[in-house]
Amino acid sequence: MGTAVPPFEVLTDARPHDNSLPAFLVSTTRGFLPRADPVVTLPKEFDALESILQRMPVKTLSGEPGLLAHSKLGEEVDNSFPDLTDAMELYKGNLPLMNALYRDYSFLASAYLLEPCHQRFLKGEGYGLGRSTLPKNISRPIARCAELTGFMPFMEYAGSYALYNYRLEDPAKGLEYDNIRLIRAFEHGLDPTSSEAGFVLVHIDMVRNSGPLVAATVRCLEEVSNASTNPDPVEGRRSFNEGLSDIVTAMKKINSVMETMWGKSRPRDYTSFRTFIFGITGQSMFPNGVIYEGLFDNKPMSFRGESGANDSMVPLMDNFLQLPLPNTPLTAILTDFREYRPSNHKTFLQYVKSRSLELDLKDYALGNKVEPTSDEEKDLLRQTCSLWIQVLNEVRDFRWRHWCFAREYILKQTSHPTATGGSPIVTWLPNQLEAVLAEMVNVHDMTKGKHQKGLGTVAEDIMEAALRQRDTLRKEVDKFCADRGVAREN
Ligand code: HEM
Repeated sequence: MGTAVPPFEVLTDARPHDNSLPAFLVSTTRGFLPRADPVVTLPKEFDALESILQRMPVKTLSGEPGLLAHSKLGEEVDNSFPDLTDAMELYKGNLPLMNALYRDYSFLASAYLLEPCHQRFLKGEGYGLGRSTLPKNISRPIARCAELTGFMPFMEYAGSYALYNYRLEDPAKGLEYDNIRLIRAFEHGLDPTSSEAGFVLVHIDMVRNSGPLVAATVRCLEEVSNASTNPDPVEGRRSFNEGLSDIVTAMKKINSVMETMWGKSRPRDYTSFRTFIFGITGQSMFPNGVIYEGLFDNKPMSFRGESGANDSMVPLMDNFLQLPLPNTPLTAILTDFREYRPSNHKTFLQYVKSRSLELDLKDYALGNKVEPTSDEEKDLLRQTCSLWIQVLNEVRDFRWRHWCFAREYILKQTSHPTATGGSPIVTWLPNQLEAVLAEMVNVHDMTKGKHQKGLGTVAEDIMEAALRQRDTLRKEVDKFCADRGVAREN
């Protein structure tokens, strides 16, 4: 007998003023964004941290060149930056503040480790080696606040670089794109019109729309959960279809915001600010890992770098849809990425995966279990199958645009073979995109024959375009593999 999946509470009130709760808890209002806008101002004990971070970016807020422009950060950290770990104990019950400290120390750690690589990159050389030891005035405090907040002691996407790194220029205007600014940056990101700012802010702008996606997913799980006891199965399916339709609408909105990346962050600029968001795992800059001075028995550590791969929206869809992924080393990387996120996001994603399987949600959706008894039920089931393909299509749309980003911002700009998160740049994104396309074909083949009139023009048009896209993708990947001498499966 399998054990029942433990329930998961998705907040309907994000409780923004409760500092005893972690900064990140999934809600139907804020989705995967932190419960409240990130803490910007640090207590006075951390003035030295605030000062070095303000003076750090290549271009500071005033427009003057900062420590990274002159390659002076390492010197200052080594000679005069204090160890503030003990001051953290004064505030450790305030978890959003601990999250802000985690963000800030992870910016300092990455800048310190990768500063030499940035200098070589500017000279047109390869990245060479990064610093291989994190001194104890950074290693101790980052490890402590990472422990208190549940993150890896290295920069992460949600807890640091992207989702905990914005402030509202005018609090009254709220989370409108033009009203958000970065709190921390490496290169030119304090200027909201820069490519570094645009890159991060578009991620935030997309996740700002994740509340309805979370709400609709939870609704669908609930509808299927009630289906077996529902005295009116027709009404149950109608309601399930409404939930699926809400998922499609939410994903369309998120994808349309993703499209704004082209205008907000220029492909040519990406490789220059991304030097600072590389990780340790799989990177030539850290062949022997990084020693966190005084910690982990002084053994070299390895963590993945910041990456949108640690965003929770697409994994939510993968888990809900029970997307089959091939058993390849590339998929193993995807699984590893799913460790790098707020604990509550991890638990929620696991919950959705287990609950979808436990409820046989896909079988219910595609009508694999019970035959419809009335024409009305048949019609609603046909709608479900079409909507299922439409949801898959939004995941395809996201991953296809993503492949286009990788092609234009990375493959055409640099020969460095590994992305910031440590995945191989040519083959990794196509591994998942191919899996989505295969599932679309599979679902279409499985369902279309069951319905006299097929699945309707929306689904048929989607399938036609998807198959064309699969051909294009294969040709492009084959070409990049041949140009770079990379095997297709790794
Ligand atoms: C210029 C824009 C972007 C570039 C160049 C880019 C680059 C990449 C790369 C290279 C990867 C591979 C993983 C790794 O880092 O090792 C990745 C994965 C990923 N990124 Fe992005 N990214 C961009 C924008 C975005 C945006 C706006 C989002 C929105 C949340 C996002 C979400 C993701 C996701 C979900 C994955 C995993 C894909 C999958 O599961 O198939 N990315 N990104």
